[in-house]
Amino acid sequence: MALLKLLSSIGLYDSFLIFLTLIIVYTCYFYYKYFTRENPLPGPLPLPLIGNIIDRGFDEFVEYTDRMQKKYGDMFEIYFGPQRMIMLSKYEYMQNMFDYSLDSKYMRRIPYFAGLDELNVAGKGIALNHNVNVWKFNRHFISRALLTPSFSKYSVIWTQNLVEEMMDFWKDGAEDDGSFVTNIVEWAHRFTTDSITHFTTGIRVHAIEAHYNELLSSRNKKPKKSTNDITDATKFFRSIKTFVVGIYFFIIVPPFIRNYFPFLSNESKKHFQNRNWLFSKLDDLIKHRRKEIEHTPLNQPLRFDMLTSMLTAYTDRDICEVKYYDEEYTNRPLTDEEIRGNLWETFVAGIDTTANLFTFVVYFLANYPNVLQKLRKELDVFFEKLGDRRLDFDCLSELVYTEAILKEIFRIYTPAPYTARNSTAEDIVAGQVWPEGTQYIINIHGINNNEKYWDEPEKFNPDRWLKKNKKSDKLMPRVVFGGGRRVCPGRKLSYIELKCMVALIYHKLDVELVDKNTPLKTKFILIRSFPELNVRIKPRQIVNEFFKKSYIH
Ligand code: HEM
Repeated sequence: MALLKLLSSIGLYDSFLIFLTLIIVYTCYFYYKYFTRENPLPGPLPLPLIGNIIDRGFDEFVEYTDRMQKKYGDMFEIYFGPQRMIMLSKYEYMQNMFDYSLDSKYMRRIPYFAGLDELNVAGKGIALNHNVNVWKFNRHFISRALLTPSFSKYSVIWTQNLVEEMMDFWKDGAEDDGSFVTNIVEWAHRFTTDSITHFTTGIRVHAIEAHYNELLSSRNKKPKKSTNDITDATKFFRSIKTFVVGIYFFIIVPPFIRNYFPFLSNESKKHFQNRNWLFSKLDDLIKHRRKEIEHTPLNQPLRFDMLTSMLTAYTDRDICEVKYYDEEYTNRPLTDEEIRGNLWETFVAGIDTTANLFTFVVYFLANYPNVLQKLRKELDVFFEKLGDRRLDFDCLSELVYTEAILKEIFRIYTPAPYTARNSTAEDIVAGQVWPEGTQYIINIHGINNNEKYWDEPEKFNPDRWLKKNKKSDKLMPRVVFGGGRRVCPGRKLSYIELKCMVALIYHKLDVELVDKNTPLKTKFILIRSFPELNVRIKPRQIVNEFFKKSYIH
């Protein structure tokens, strides 16, 4: 009553009544649609407008869907705002969604979201592109840049240099006892930022070096001198992170709430400003490279990176010898806006995923000394055989146990626990007919931890990957990077980066958790990550009969 009196005294009584009526009408409409929906599935009851996003534990999304899977089974539904999502945790239910045919009914990942349009990312790039034709066009340019054998070979050489550079910074920042205490999450993300920006644009951001400078200065130490330009490195690095949060925010928060709730409308503004800054940086980069190409004499070869490949496509300077499977989509050069979309796309998809997986490796190796010991055994033999030679693509395949560890962490704790498909035609899934436009979430984490496919799925056991001919062997690699036409184009690069990082770092260094009781607690914003993981890095103490010496100093 007091509220009504107050509203009346300030002349808002009528508006309040209209607002209330609208909410009631919408609520009735929402629940009418909900209780008469086709193929009702078990799942938590959604609220109008916001769906299940304020359910207890929703923000710990992986734990939430784990609980829901236990409660409701391998197929249930949840609501993101008003959008119904069918969650599939059984491989057989989603097998045909990973179909390689171009006529597949599952070429679209998500539908059109007005929020993504507002952010000017709808219909751009590939991962969140709802427009299948535009996706086909863009995907070609990204795949041919990331999946060629020459790119894989080059990426091993370059990644090794980058790991060594990062280890040098750690060495330089070490205390008198030789140890360096730091948050490994930050370094891993800086590492993949430098790596992906280099592979996609040919230009380094120097995010690692900027972090080294900031960290040493904060510890009253003098960083070593360098000629690299690191002015905007940290801002650029943070801008990509904020951009990812912005995408998530604009997808899950409905426009009405986003625009009219004061705190949230400020959040929207922050994301618009960040997007403008990031896009202008990318536009400068594209223009600069375009000029460089124009000024490069015709008889001089152009360097191969994704940006150069996209800028020259269907021009006289086309550096790509691979022809597209469907010319209909590629008979013209890309516009700068399309190129920009493909660039931010690759940053967003390629930085956090690999970086987070590496931090999970650090966590698991610190908690499983027997696995670490076995890894070291493999690395010692491997590097002794390698001698003075550098790592190359072929020799990485000898790291069988290293790969088993990576696969097991991908299985038990993947950074990309879900992917999605939005059907473009009616289809039968799990024995029921579903209309066009049904939104599915493929619960990669759920499938990889489902006891139907795995013995003791909760057990961290890299050895399971050394046994041959198991049904699950084929299953995991397919689901962890998705499948079909929309499979992850960065999967090869990711394995290369991870193998190089694990091999080089764990051969030379001990990496311990500062707090040995750190819980395995992660956050989920599109992907899964540790907010922070503090470690003590020091030269490896060889407890081997023959080499009782410290390795690196
Ligand atoms: C730990 C490493 C990574 C994991 C676990 C991962 C996982 C995934 C998954 C599950 C998908 C969805 C696939 C599907 O729906 O079928 C995906 C898509 C994608 N990934 Fe990755 N990824 C990783 C690394 C990378 C890297 C390093 C890059 C770039 C260099 C990258 C670029 C992309 C892109 C552009 C897409 C969208 C593909 C499309 O829609 O056509 N990813 N990734």
